Amino acid sequence: MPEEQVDKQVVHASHLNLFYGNNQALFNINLSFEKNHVTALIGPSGCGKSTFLRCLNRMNDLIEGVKIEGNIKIHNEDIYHPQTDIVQLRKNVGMVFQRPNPFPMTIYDNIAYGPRIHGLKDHKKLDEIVESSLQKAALWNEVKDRLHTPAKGLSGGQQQRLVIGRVLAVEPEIILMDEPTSALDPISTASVEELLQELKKSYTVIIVTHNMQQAARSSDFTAFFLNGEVVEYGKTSRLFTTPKEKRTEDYITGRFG
Ligand SMILES: Nc1ncnc2c1ncn2[C@@H]1O[C@H](COP(=O)(O)OP(=O)(O)OP(=O)(O)O)[C@@H](O)[C@H]1O
Repeated sequence: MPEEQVDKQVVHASHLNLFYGNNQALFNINLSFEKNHVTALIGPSGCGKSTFLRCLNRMNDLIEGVKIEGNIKIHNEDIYHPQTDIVQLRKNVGMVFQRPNPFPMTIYDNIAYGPRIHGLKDHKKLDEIVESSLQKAALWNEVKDRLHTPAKGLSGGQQQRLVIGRVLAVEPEIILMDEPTSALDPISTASVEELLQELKKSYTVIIVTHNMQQAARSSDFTAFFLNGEVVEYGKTSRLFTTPKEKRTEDYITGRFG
């Protein structure tokens, strides 16, 4: 077994190329992601990290002119197969964005939104889901007395944990995070990083970050992207201490990017 492979891999990208019209943004990406671990995607601006992340739940389908070659499998199922149920895929592969984006409704309704969309009407069940999702997102104690107040009244850090709770409410298996703390202050950032360590016990987490300390602190594996390619992938502890590639070393020591 290769050094880097320690557990069950749930997501496999093979020979993935992506084009925006005539511009190729991803070049032959081959990456697999370990269940119940955090993997960080790092690299300079514009190198394709977000584009790649969006491939994993087919968010790029929404962008006109995108062409994808190669394949992505989750549990051996090709997610680009014509018969893939995209609603189901996005339920299984949740996404958290850079700016917290709670819906303009109450805290309770933000969490209940997904389960309701999927047909759940039972009030008692919804109450349970709201509580357990907010517990898992480490927000319950802060909001349990004001569940029926607007979500927009929460601080930025609380809003981001609310959004994470909203993702958890539909019971995903994989959580994608695109720079989830870049709009947050250091204390809120620390609480989201702490939460990552809890989340990975139950979920597979893939996070794009510009913050090298965050990748080093919070992830088990790291993939270094440059100009649409993966230059190096490996255990975070190894990649940050003894990178195999000169370009990785230059990036993590701040020589470029
Ligand atoms: N919707 C789009 N249409 C056309 N080109 C795009 C689109 N989104 C991204 N690109 C291009 O694809 C390349 C990769 O961009 P991407 O946003 O994936 O990089 P990134 O590494 O996530 O950057 P950042 O760290 O700044 O978010 C860039 O050249 C970008 O201009």
